[in-house]
Amino acid sequence: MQERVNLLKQALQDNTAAIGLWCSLSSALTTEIVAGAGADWLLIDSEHSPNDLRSIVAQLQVAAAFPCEAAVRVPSDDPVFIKQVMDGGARSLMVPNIRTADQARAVVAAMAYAPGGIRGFSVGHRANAFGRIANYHANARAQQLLAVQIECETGVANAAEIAAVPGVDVLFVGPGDLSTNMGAMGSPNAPHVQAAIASVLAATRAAGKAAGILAPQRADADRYLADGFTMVAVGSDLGLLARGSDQLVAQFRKG
Ligand SMILES: O=C(O)C(=O)C[C@H](O)[C@@H](O)CO
Repeated sequence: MQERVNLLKQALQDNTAAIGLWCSLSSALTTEIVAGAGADWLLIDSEHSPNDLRSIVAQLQVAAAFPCEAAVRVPSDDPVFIKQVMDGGARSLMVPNIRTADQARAVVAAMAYAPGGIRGFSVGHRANAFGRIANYHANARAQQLLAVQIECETGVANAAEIAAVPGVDVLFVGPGDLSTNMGAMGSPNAPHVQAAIASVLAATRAAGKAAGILAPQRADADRYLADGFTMVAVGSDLGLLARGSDQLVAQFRKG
């Protein structure tokens, strides 16, 4: 048995835009609905959503039926949780608020087996189809993708060094945190935040890596894609349900 090709990684290496959807509702049912929408990737969020290891694995299981790469955002750079999520079958990870190249190198090491990494070895787990994927441990790196989030001024200043770290595939801007940390809470379109975002994009592209961002407003997403961001999240299950239910009820409250 062969490991599935990581189509998100392949698209980004080919400089092809990959559209994604954020899954915040922590439900296998809603993630199954999102996975069937035809997006290139989805993100199971365990930084700001009430997910635990079991709910993450349940969502990875339902997403596996679709040609949509299911990435997991871990809550922090903790190597223990990274190991558990990877054993559970996640091979595309997003890690919040990476500030330095050393921190990025530590995350890369957490994802890799020795030599070169520190990921604990287990013979059989969901990631290797319970021992059915031949040579999984030797080849695991090939299908892994690491997106590190740039969410503060230190990360922006170090973007070129972070992008140069082998094993880092994507610098993914967190516009909410970045704008907040730059004194413009909730306003990522503030000129000084946009300048920071543009500098992250330039540093990332110069290193030959992919740049990503969350852009739930259509105009923002279109602009970022035109600028050269290729891993772009264009909405979330939570946002779709909240705005959709608001609009539906509002139709019946008018006049
Ligand atoms: O800083 C950001 O923006 C992000 O990283 C995304 C947020 O965590 C959030 O909007 C996801 O629901």
